[in-house]
Amino acid sequence: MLPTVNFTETAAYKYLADHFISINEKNLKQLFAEDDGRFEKFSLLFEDILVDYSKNRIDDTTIALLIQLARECKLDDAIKAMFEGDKINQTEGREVLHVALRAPAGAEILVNGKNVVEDVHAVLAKMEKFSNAIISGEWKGYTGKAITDVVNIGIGGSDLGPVMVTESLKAYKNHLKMHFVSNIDGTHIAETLKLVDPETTLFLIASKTFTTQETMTNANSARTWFLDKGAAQEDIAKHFAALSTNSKDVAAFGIDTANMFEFWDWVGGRYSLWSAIGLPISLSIGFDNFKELLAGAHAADEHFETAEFEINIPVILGLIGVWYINFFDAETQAILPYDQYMHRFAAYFQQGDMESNGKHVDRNGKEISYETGPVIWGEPGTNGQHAFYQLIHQGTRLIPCDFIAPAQSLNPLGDHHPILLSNFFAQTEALMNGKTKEQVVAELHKDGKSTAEIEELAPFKVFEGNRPTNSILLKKVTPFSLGSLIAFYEHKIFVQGIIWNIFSFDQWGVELGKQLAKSILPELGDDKAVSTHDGSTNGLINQYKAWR
Ligand SMILES: O=P(O)(O)OC[C@H]1O[C@@](O)(CO)[C@@H](O)[C@@H]1O
Repeated sequence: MLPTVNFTETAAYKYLADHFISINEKNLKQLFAEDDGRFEKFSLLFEDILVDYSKNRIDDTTIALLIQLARECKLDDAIKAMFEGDKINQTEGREVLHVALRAPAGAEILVNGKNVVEDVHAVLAKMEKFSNAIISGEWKGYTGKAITDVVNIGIGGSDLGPVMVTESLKAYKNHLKMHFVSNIDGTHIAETLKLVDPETTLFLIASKTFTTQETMTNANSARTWFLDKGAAQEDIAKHFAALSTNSKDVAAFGIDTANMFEFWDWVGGRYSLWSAIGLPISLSIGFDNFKELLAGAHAADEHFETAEFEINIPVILGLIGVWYINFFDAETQAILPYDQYMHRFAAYFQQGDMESNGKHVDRNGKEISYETGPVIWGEPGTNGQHAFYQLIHQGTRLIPCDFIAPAQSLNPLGDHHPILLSNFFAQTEALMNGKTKEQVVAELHKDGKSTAEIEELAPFKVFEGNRPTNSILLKKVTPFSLGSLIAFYEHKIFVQGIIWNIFSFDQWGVELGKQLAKSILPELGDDKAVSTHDGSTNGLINQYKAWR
C-alpha cells in the first residue's frame, strides 16, 4: 500500500510556503550573480545526459526543503513499493511494473510468487524472432512476397509510444514502411490503406484490452479490406498479429494466437511501449536497437531506485514541478525538444502525465484541496519560437519549460545544428535574463528613435525575465539515451503523484465519455429527432441528422 500523507500538512510544506516569499525577493539573474558555482551545483550528469536545473527559481534552501517534503511524504517507501511489485494501482488491484519490462534477464520481480521477468524475456525472444523474420524477408505473405509495410492499429498508449519512439529514432530505421492508425475517423484508416498492398502488409492490432472501440472498428475494417482484396480467411495468419493481454478476444477476432504477443495487467497502457506494444518499434529499428532502448530505461530505473534524492534526476525534476504547480500556481508544463525527430515527445507525455496525474481525489478517496497534474504541451524548437514563445516570454503566466536538445545531430548539414543549438541556448538565457527598460531605451536610441517614440515603444519591448526552465542536453539521441529520458519522465510523474497523494496508475476519467458515446450511437441509426438529452446535445444530434 502507498503512504497517504497530505503534503500540505507537512512541516516542509509550511517552511516552503515561508521560503516562497524570500526566494521571490531575488530574480534568477541575482541568484546567478551571487553564486559562481550555481550551474555546477544545480546540474546532474547521467551517462550522456546533462540535466541543468539551475535556471529555476530555487536556491539551496528550496532544494533542501523540497527533499524534506519528499521524505515526509514517504517517497522512498513508495519507490520501494513500486519496484517490489506491491499493488499500488489500488483501485484496479494491480501492480505497476513497467520497470520489469526492461529488467535484464536473470532479474527477479515477483508477482503472486512468480518471477515475471522470465515471462517478459519469453515475449522479448518471440518479438526478436518475429522481427528478424519480417525484417529479413524470411516471413512471406499469402502470395509469397516479403512484408514491406507495417500498419499498427491502436490508440492511446497502444499508439502514442510506438509513434513517438519510431519517429524519434527514425535515423535508425530499416526499409520497412511504418504506418499508425489510431483515430476512429474513417479518414485515418482510409488514407493509410491507400498506401499499402495487401500482399505485402502486416497489420498489428495493438490493444491491451482488445475491446477499445476505435481499435476494434479499425481492425475489422482492415480485415474486411484485406479479404475484399482477394485474400482468404486462412491468409489472415500471415498478415495479422495481436499485441494484447486478452488472448480470448484475439482468437475470436481470427488472429492465430501464435501471432499474439502478450503483456500483462501490471503494465499500464501509457507505460506499455517497452512491452509487446513496442513490436512496431522493434520492426522499425530492429530488435537490437529495441534492446538498447530497454537498457537505457533500465539504467534510469536503477538511478531512480538507488540515487540519493539530492542527485536523483526524476526526484529533482518532479519536486521542481511541485514547487511551480503548488506554490507559483503554474498550470502547465511545456516540453520543447530542439530535435525534429522528437516532434511527438510532448504529445506522448500528454497521456503519460495528464492521464496519470489529472486526478481530483486523494488516495483516501477524499476531494483534493490543492492543484495536481499540469497541462502538458509543446512543440519542437525552433518551430515553437514562431508560434507561442510570445506568451512564454511576455505573457501573464508562469510557464515552466523543459528544453531538450542533442549536442550531435543525426543529420549534420552545414550550420543547421549550430543554428538550432544557438536558439536552444539563447531561449533559456532570454527567459532568465529578460531585457530591462534601460536596455530597451538604449537600443531604441541607438536605432535613432525619437524620445517620444522611445517612450511610446519601450513598455512593449521590455522582457521581465525570471522565467524558469530546465535544460536537458543529450550527447546524441540514441535508443539508449531516449530510453533513459522517457523513463526519467515516467518516474518524475510517479514522484509528483506520490507527493500529491493520488493514484497515478488508473484512468477512470476516460470512461464516462465512452459510456455516453455508446448510448448515443444507436440514436444515430435513424432519422428520427432525438429528445433524450439536454437541449444542446439534442440540437446538435438533430442538426447532424438533417445535414448528413
Ligand atoms: O490498449 P487499449 O486497451 O486498447 O487502450 C487504449 C487506451 O485507452 C485508454 O484511454 C484507456 O481506456 C488508455 O489508457 C489506453 O492507453
